[in-house]
Amino acid sequence: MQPSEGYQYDGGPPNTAHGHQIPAGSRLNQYLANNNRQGPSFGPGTPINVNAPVFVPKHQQPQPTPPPPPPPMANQFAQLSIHDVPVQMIPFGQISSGPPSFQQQLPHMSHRPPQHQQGAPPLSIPSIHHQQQPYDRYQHESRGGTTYFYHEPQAEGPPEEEQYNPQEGQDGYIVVFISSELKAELLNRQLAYDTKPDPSAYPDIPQTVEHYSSLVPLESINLQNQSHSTYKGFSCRDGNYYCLRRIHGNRIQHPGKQTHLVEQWKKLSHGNIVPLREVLINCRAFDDSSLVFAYDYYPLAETLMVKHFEVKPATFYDPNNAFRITSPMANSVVLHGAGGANETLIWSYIIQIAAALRSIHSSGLACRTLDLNKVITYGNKIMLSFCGVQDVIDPDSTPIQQQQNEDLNMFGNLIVALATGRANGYRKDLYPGSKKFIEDNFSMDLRNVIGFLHNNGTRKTINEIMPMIGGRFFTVMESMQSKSDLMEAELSKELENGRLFRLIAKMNTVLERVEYGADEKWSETGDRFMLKLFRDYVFHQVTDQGKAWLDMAHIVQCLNKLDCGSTEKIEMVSRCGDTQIIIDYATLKRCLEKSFRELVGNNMIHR
Ligand SMILES: Nc1ncnc2c1ncn2[C@@H]1O[C@H](COP(=O)(O)OP(=O)(O)OP(=O)(O)O)[C@@H](O)[C@H]1O
Repeated sequence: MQPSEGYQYDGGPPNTAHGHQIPAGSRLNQYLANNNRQGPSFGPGTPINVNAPVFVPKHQQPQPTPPPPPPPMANQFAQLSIHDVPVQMIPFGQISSGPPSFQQQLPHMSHRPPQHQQGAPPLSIPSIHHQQQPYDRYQHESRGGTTYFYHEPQAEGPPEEEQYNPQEGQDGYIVVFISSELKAELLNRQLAYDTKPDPSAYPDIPQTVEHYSSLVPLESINLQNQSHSTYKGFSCRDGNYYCLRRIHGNRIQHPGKQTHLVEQWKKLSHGNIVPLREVLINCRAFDDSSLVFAYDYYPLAETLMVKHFEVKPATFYDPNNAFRITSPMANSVVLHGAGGANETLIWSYIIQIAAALRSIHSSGLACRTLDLNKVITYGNKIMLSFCGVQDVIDPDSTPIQQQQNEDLNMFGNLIVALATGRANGYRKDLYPGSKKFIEDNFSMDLRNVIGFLHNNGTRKTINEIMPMIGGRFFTVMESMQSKSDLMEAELSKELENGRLFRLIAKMNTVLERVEYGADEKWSETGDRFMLKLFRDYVFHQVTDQGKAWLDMAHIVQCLNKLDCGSTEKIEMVSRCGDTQIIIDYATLKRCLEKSFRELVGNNMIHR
């Protein structure tokens, strides 16, 4: 028995059928003998709590009575957790048939650290089962310094109905992966980012516009009859996508005079305003002299017009190849009548648009175009789009206060349109009918807001609608806060995935490298040997019937413990079954770090 850095060979109970000895000349023995570093050790007198199903070589096991046939593998994988470990596990090397393929990916965890575990730091992926019962099925016994846990035979197996159903999110399970709705939304956005243009479908669209390339129209376009068009474009300067708003054939005669507000717009930063990044003047790429405004690109954003008034739900539509992506969240709005929005949603819009206007007005600017086509929805927030265009194409010398008043007027029109479900409900001839409809169907506060915004007789500022919004502000704020918390929670789940992925990547980088095949020091001794056994312990456990024992929870929990360097000990068995090693995760972590450092030290890293 040789002490070493945190792990030690334990020959098991001497003179019993389960005992093992390291062969005197074996490489492991050599390694352990050479490894005289100080560290925690435990000998025959020291009871060790081993949190693991104990491996016992098959040939040394008492022959069990033939078990009933196992349930199908998918069910086993879904249902098994560490609690359900069969009586004895067989070392990898002793099974004749290969393990079945590991096809199932579980979005649920079902593993819980046993109660006897001591000193282990809290795990970042929490435990699932709240029932104590499965643990109580274990018996434990200490022999020769090793605590063996075994399973008390159950009268009956788990009921058939206990099958895994990823959609149900049953009580007692934690969904570890990102929610399906959010995932669909993000994947669709990613698809929208990745859409590539078909040059043959759009021969009039240039391949590049200065440093922007891969232009994809964001709407159905007919370049001959349009005064403006909108594209997604990729900037090779920073690798980001932008929303390019082109004003056709608009030659800037007096750049200084016409573009003097651009810098102010570029500086404006507000969550409800799409940021303007750049303006290209007299751009020749489209065979004319165009004005091109580059804004941040929000994949699958859609205008209020599309969201509430148009039948088509798509936010990206290419009529030539019929490529269409629909945001799954786009249809979740409760429509009022034929179109428009309900009062709750309208208040949410009022608060967000008011916030945007407040920022614009306090910067000494005016929006100047505020209608259903210039407000986009993205997730659950809305943003004013294409700000600044009007100031360049049509500089206005009227006092800014007057321009800002006009913004408020347009804001009122927008609310009327949304409330009545008629995009032009604010028009003079339709207004009396719209007013009556709003009086009959909406609150006094909403009517007051519209009345205030449409009142041209007084000097007014956007701040004055705050008292009319009142407590609704808090409701919207709370809903945004919850959304932000939800996103953070989803993000942290993904962080977990990334962290565990890096760990697995490191392990696989280090283990069984072909180019070091001849170097026994690398592959079969010391740290790498420990890691190899650990890899089998984590991924290649088998049941005593020689079937692969698949439990995602076991895998994730082992990796978590490795990552945080838990002091908990596990028992690992070599594939041929003649070597048992008791080791703690902290030591395994050191083995991994050291091996990886050595590898990196000897090699160039390619990113
Ligand atoms: N920042 C942005 N990121 C992504 N998409 C955007 C952004 N701003 C606007 N869009 C999208 O670009 C399209 C613009 O459409 P379009 O050029 O027809 O302009 P419009 O203002 O909606 O219509 P109109 O021609 O009546 O002015 C809309 O689908 C809108 O959702």
